[in-house]
Amino acid sequence: MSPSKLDSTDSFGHEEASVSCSKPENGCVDSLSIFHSEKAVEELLQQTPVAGMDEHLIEFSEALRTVAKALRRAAEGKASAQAEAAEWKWRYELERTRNIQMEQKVSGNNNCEMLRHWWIRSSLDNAMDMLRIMLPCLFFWEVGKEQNKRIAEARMAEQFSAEKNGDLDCERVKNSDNQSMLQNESNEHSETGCMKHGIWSHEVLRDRESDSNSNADRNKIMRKASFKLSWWCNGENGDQHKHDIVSFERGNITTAERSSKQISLKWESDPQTVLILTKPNSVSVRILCVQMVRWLRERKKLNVYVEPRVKVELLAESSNFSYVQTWKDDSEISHLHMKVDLVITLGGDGTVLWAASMFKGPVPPIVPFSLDSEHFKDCLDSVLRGPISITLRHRLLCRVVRDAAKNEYETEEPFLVLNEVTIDRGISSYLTNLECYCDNSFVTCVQGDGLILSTTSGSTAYSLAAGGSMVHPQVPGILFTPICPHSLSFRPLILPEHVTVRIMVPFNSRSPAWASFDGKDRKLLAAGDALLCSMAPWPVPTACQVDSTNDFLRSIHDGLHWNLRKTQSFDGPRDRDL
Ligand SMILES: NC(=O)c1ccc[n+]([C@@H]2O[C@H](COP(=O)([O-])OP(=O)(O)OC[C@H]3O[C@@H](n4cnc5c(N)ncnc54)[C@H](O)[C@@H]3O)[C@@H](O)[C@H]2O)c1
Ligand SMILES: Nc1ncnc2c1ncn2[C@@H]1O[C@H](COP(=O)(O)OP(=O)(O)OP(=O)(O)O)[C@@H](O)[C@H]1O
Repeated sequence: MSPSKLDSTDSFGHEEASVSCSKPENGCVDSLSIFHSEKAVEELLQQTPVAGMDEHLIEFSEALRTVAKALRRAAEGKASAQAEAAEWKWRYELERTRNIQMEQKVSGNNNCEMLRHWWIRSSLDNAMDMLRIMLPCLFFWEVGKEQNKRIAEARMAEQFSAEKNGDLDCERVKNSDNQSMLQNESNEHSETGCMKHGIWSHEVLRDRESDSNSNADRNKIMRKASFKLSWWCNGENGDQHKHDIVSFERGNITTAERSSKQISLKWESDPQTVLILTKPNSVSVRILCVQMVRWLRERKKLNVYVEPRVKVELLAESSNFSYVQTWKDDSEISHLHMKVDLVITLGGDGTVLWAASMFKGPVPPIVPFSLDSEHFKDCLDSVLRGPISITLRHRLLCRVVRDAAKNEYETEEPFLVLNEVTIDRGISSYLTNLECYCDNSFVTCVQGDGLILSTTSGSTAYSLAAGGSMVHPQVPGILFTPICPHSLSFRPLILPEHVTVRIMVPFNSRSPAWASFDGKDRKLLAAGDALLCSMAPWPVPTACQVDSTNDFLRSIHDGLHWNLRKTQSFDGPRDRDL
């Protein structure tokens, strides 16, 4: 029988049996053969072998479903066991950290030391046992043996409670150990464990926890949800970038340090080379410079560097100054930080800014001298002897990114500013239109004369004049201060130190903007251009007269006459008269 094909119905259900059949060798259509073909197909469909095959297939697919179900259950068991193992591992690490901390705190006491070592070792053993128990658990869960799982859980619970008892025992040992310490502090702590001023002390919190032997208290400790604090900088999430000021102890968050403390500089070897930078065109500065160079060389036997302009001035004064060193070009300036131990500035704030701008990377300690410095010898003596208090003044790293060269990030030299970067309207009479982003979050659109991104050191300069707050120079942060904003609600902001601020001139801006860096080096920002600003890794260490706080307060009182007001007279109405 020759093969034939039966066409199906159309979309309206009308039968349209277009029949194509094989042609017999003589070329005529054989209607009888069509009939036979249909019959053959029908017969084929009714044949028992096909029905039999279907049954096999159903059986096979059911078997497959059972296998898949078993596999899924095993995978779920495994995942849950793994999660629990991770939880145990984490608890174990937490215990270990606590043990190490405890060990450090009571290292003076030998008896307790031995007990503690024993306890630490047994805790570690317990933890290892727990892990050992976890492995069979994994296996049991995988094969779905419910009974074995329950046994394993019971063993773990037993182990945990044993470990917990060990913990409390040790806490009790530690508690007795700490008794004398607490007694010493008894003047400060009241019966309820409060400090004199009602603030809980760290020790009291810990001792109260360990003191609580009642079941209720113990349960309270057990029930407290545990958590972990970790964070990182600029996309790094490795442990090495974790901040170290927040500690986690039994669910309590405590901070040890919040910003840099007063920093002290102690020379480990004697300073050899000094760079003196001076304000130009000042007679008093020139006189002071001559005296200082002579004293540093003749009395202190130091190498002295000055700017080429100053060397010319010194040589004009006397040919004896030929020992003074200088540089010929910018490439030599870039190596100065490797030669110079100390920078002395003779001038005002502008001269310190000038000094900082010479160092595009690390900056040696700067000793700023004002012009009225009669006692420079005493002062320099104590600086050269050390130790000295210094303020680490943070700088901002600013990059201009051109729209035309979006993908060439490094095309323009970055700027380091000690005070601020200002983006303003320049000579244009139109409002600036600046789109501001902080780490890719939209901040606002500045419409006004411009915007100042300032360091905290620069907070007393241009930013202050524009309405920004005065901030202690050791507070890390970026001040975001608008200049004459055309909006009554635009208040200045202070952003955290770790952010990157992006200021963009939008394409619909009527005019370009201008960026200036510490009041110098103006750069045009055309539509589409942006300025990126973040905290620089190289601060400017400046020597303090007393310490950073005293110097800051003195500078705002003396330099800016902050809150200067005639003292109210004593006579007049009093509270008791009311
Ligand atoms: N309207 C303003 O207040 C205004 C305008 C432009 C520039 N400035 C500031 O001037 C700085 C450049 O200083 P310069 O000496 O090269 O220029 P400059 O010679 O024009 O002096 C500017 C003044 O700002 C003072 N100053 C600079 N930095 C300071 C600081 N951190 N704290 C307190 N006062 C400070 C200086 O002592 C000087 O009196 C810029 O970084 C900017 O902060 C301020
Ligand atoms: N070594 C230098 N070379 C070139 N320019 C300098 C140098 N030192 C300072 N300047 C510039 O001289 C200007 C004035 O400097 P500075 O602020 O120290 O003096 P001042 O205005 O008398 O001080 P202040 O206003 O703080 O009392 C600033 O613009 C600064 O950039």
